[in-house]
Amino acid sequence: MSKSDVGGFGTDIRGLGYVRIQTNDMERWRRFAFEVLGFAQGSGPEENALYLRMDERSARIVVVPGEDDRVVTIGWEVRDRAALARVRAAVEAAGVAVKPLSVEEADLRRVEEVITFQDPSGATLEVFHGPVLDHSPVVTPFGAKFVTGAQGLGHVVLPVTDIDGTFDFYTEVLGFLPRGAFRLPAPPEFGPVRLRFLGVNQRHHSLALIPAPHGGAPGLIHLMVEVDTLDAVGQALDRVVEDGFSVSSTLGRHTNDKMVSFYVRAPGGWDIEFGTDGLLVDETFYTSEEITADSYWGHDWSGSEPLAAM
Ligand SMILES: Cc1ccc(O)c(O)c1CC[C@@H]1C(=O)CC[C@]2(C)C(=O)CC[C@@H]12
Ligand SMILES: [Fe+2]
Repeated sequence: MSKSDVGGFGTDIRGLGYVRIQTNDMERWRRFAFEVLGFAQGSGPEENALYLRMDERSARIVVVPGEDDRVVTIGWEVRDRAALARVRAAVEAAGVAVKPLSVEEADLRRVEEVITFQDPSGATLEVFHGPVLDHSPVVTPFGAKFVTGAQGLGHVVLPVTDIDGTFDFYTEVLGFLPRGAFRLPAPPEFGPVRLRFLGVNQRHHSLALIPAPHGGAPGLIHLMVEVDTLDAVGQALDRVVEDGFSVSSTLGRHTNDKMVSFYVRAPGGWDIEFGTDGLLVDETFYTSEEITADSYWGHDWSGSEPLAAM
């Protein structure tokens, strides 16, 4: 265990720090982010980018224009420079090439220092320390407050072709903690097919891996963000329906992280999960369990359009 392991989580990664997304429909994304979901307008150096603000960071989600719709990079936060050096050494020792980004590139991301590499499924990861804060008030258009802080900005669910190799990389190299699984319905000849959850802080999962036939665009199944009240979730769902965005899953409560959430199709063929009331894991007493239903109630996926990743 590293000396910065104050929380006893056994990993240098502290949370999901930022996500960068590319879209070919910036106007629809602008409307989705600010008029429907209710993110605050953030700021940043790229003129054409959308900066979605959730807290005292200038942006947690950055949306940039591009040819197709996909996730560009997933940013994982560490405590400090020493922790970043340890992560770099571990990744290199695993035989994965690490590229330190320049001071200019770190500035663009509003962080002090950042490295990049690919996970075994080909997702581009960045690990950084020293995010620059924006102390101006966080003014969300409908008054929602996002739950971030020590839990990071939420969770990402990635489609992976080699789930065992990818899971081993996140747990053994990056130090993510297994936080249980969900066995997906599959024909017996496939053997057990499991969706796996991984955590790095008190949020039940910051990452989940879903076995998918192929990787590629958009490289993301869903991104979960959490607000502090059920009313904020319900009001967001009302706006989603009113504005004609596609509800992928109705409201429901998950059995593992106890989150009450709905899923909405983002421009680009993946989902935003919008939830509240997530469990705070106490790692002292936690053991990794397998759930046999995704939800206690709700979460009807029957109206979902096919995921681009599947
Ligand atoms: C089971 C579960 C617990 C907590 C979560 O945050 C969460 O996203 C999920 C996954 C929900 C859902 C599922 O269980 C079956 C396979 C699904 C439909 C997907 O392909 C994406 C979401 C998945
Ligand atoms: Fe989720």
